[in-house]
Formats: sequence, C-alpha cells, structure tokens
Amino acid sequence: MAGLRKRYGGTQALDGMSFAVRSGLVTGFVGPNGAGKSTTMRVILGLDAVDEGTALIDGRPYRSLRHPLKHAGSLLDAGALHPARTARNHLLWLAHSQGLPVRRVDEVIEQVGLTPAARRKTGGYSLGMRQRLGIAAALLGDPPIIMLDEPFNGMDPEGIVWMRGFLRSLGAQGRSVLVSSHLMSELQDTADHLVAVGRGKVLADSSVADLIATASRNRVAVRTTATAAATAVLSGAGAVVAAPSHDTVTATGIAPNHIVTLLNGSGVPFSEVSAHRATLEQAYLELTRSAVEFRAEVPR
Ligand SMILES: Nc1ncnc2c1ncn2[C@@H]1O[C@H](COP(=O)(O)OP(=O)(O)OP(=O)(O)O)[C@@H](O)[C@H]1O
Repeated sequence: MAGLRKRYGGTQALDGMSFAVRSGLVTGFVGPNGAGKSTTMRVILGLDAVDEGTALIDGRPYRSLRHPLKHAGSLLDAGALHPARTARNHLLWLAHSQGLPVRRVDEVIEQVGLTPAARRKTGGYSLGMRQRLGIAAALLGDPPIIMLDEPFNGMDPEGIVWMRGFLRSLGAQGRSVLVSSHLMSELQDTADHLVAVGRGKVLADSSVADLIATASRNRVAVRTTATAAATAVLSGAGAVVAAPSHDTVTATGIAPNHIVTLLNGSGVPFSEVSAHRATLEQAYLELTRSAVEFRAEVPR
C-alpha cells in the first residue's frame, strides 16, 4: 500500500501510511492505541475508503477480486458472529458464499484445533475460541495473504503458545502474514519483520533480527546480587548502565574482560558476565525513541 490518507472528522487516522508485506514472513504490525493499525487493515480489505493512496492485493484492489478469500484472509473482529449458529455452520455458509468446497471447512476447523467444539453454538464460545474460529475463516480460501488484528487478544497462555507456532507455520508455508499486536512479548520469537506505526504513518520497517542486533550491540549483561554496587562501579568507569531486572545490570561502552577486572577489583560479587541479547520490547522502544510524536499522547 502506498501513501494512504484517511480522516475521520478531526482525526487524521492515516497520514501517508506506506509499506509492503513480504511473502514467507510474519510481519508484526505494532504501535500505540489509535496509531492506525485497524484502519489500515480495513482499508486494505476495502471496508473503508481512503481520501488518498492505494492499497492493493496481488496488484488489485480487494473489492475487485472475484473470490477474495482465495487471495487474502483476515480476522478483524472476532466478536462479529451469529451467536445461534454453530462454528461449522458459520464456516459452511462462508465457504458456500465463496464457492469453496465443504472439505475446506473441516480442514480449517482441524487446523485451528476447534474440532471438538465445531458443532456448538458460537454464542457460548470464549474469546479465545472465537479468535480460533476467525482464523479458521481467514484460512478457508487457502490464501497467500493473511491479516490478523490482535489475534492474541483473549488467548490464555496455552493459546498464545499455540498461536505463535501457528503464525510461524503460516509464514513457513510461504504466506504473507500481517499481525497487529500491542504486546511485544506476543511477537517475540514469532515475527520475522516489524512495521511500527504512530499517528497514521510508518515509523520503522525492519527485520526483527536487525532490530535486536542493533539494540543488543555492545551491551554486556552482568548477573549480580549487588546491582547498586555494580551500577556505581561501572558508571564510575564511564559505562552507560541499566538494571533491567533485580539480578542483572547491563553496561554499554566497556569490554566484558574490563568489566570483570573492575568488579573483581572493587569486590562486587557477580555470577556471570555475558553478551546481552535485547528483547523485542527493548528493540522496539529503542527504535521508536527518536520518533518524538510517537511518545506524545494520542487523542482518541
Ligand atoms: N469509524 C471511525 N470513526 C471515527 N474515528 C475513527 C474510526 N475508526 C478509527 N477512528 C480513529 O482513527 C484513529 C486510528 O484508529 P485505529 O483503530 O486504526 O488505530 P489502532 O492502531 O488500530 O488502535 P488500537 O491499537 O487501539 O486498536 C483513532 O484516532 C481512532 O479514534
């Protein structure tokens, strides 16, 4: 999509949003509330009209596709279900409307682990089950492009682990997978690529490996019970020091062997000195730190 602009009354929801989703990768789509993630997905699916710009799927607007579910599957709102209809009937109806074979219905139900509940009415479903059903619907047409808006919402820890593996498998099958989320921890070890947005535009579009490597660069982690003393010694020697947890300090600007010498020389106990690997959350915060606008309160 390129140069998307969309205004709702006084709110500029999209302000030149441009990025491409690559095939064979899981792309995390992140940013604060109101940044424009859902609007972007709705625009791609032709559910919202833009004031300016173009959003194309396989080179064509979504609305002009004859069998759209064969090109792109999406989960935007897991609540949008008929409560008296069973999951299987919901999918049968959808498959029928798109000219898809009935066998796909049972295949996708199996894929998302809903087989035991498939003949129950969705009105009794938990949010996590609705998310699974929404994903089953997105997969019906076996599309190369999958877009999921906050699929981790309402998932229990087991569901989150399942979802991570499932998203990775969709990417490994060569599909383009775009997943919005608020929590970096959900995307850690799942997303290959990250598009970070704020106030309707892209702030960063980068591979997760690069982001983590940049955020980890030259940072050494010291495991110690004496974080305050270690902080004092290492900052005194000119390092930039942070204490990300109760038993760890990280230092930038001093080599690991020099850190060992300094701590030993000052009698500060420590159990480990190692190269620090930043979390995706740290990488994300670093990435967006320079974007001043991003940190400002976003009006809703
Ligand atoms: N239908 C609408 N009518 C009026 N304003 C809207 C509408 N949809 C979105 N907006 C506004 O557009 C901006 C972008 O909203 P959007 O839902 O796309 O953000 P988001 O990044 O998905 O947020 P969240 O993380 O909270 O889901 C917000 O300021 C929102 O209030």
